[in-house]
Amino acid sequence: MSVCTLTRTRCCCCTALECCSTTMAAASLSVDLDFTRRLPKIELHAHLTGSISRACLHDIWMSQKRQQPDLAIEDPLVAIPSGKVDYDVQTFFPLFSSYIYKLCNDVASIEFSTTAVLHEFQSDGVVYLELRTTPRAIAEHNISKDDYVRTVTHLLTAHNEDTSNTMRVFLILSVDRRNTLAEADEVIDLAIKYRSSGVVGVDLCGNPAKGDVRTFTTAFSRAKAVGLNITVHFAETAASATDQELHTLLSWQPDRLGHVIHVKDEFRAMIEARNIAVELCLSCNVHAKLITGTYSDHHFGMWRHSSVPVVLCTDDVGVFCSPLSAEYHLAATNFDLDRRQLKQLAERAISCIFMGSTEGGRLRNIYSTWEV
Ligand SMILES: CNc1ncnc2c1ncn2[C@@H]1O[C@H](COP(=O)(O)O)[C@@H](O)[C@H]1O
Repeated sequence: MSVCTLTRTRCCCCTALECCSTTMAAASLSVDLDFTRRLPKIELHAHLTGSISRACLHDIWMSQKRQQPDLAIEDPLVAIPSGKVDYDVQTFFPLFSSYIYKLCNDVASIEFSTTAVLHEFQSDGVVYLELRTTPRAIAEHNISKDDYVRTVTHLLTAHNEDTSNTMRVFLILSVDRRNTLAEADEVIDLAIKYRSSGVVGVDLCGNPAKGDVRTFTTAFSRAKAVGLNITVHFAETAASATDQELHTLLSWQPDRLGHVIHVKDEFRAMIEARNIAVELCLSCNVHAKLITGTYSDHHFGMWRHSSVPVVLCTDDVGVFCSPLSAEYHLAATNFDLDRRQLKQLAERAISCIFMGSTEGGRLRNIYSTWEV
């Protein structure tokens, strides 16, 4: 093994200079959207309902309108105008509770939208997806939370069993901050029940202005005790970043943290000491004004120099309209990353997946043969 004088990196696969010059030539090629689409990507923080495109919501609306001409729900293309992405904490959460959940409220619309979401992630070059969703009971259609989870897991299993698909997908069940402890326990029970059908972990999400996370400590402790993986929305707003809240969330021993915006040095140090992976969502944080400033001010710039794995994610591509390939492109242009660095960023996410060794092996194979 020798040290290349150009990059001062070690080459382990061939004659030092040749290897480095090839790598450098590839790295110096510009990063464009064609490259970031082709790049195999791992998506670990995507909310199912937030990932439904406007076009898909419109198709659902059209189909419902045909069946019920007096349908009292506005056309999604009017309710969520094309190009509108400036949803902030006040307007974002009601979009689901007051609108999208009313539209996607039967088995047909859940199946149609979930299938479309899987197709869109795969078409964008995602090779491994952990989709998350909050179990939802829909009384008017006689759908229980169990029915909802079963419906989604069936679709995911069918997707994974189709060998023509290049992406594998697994499910994380979300507890909403507005839930009671009994409701959170129900989510954990469902995660346990559907583990053999592809549920790999549990999440805490929802409006960061609501709820007291201490309510859920016993539920998440139970999830941990049975070996479910845990990811939580962490310090998304100043209100959800009190010392008490962050200590409570860390006491659940989460495997990954989402957003991680308002963290003091003390918490940064704890996250690094425990090597907890961070799921960062550039466009969501900029459009929703969860950060001050723009892309180049995003805390990705800080975390990427830390020791913890950093995973770029979309959060809600249906709302913020930036697919994962666009997020990689934004990272490249705002933080001056070349092709080789983007590949390393994408590949590092393998160490953070909840599905474990079989998938890890498949993903390592994909990256080992993929040339920048
Ligand atoms: C801005 N970032 C975010 N922060 C917190 N929670 C979020 C979120 N984005 C989405 N959700 C949560 O995911 C639900 C929609 O998907 P599912 O119905 O679960 O598939 C939203 O109602 C919200 O609770």
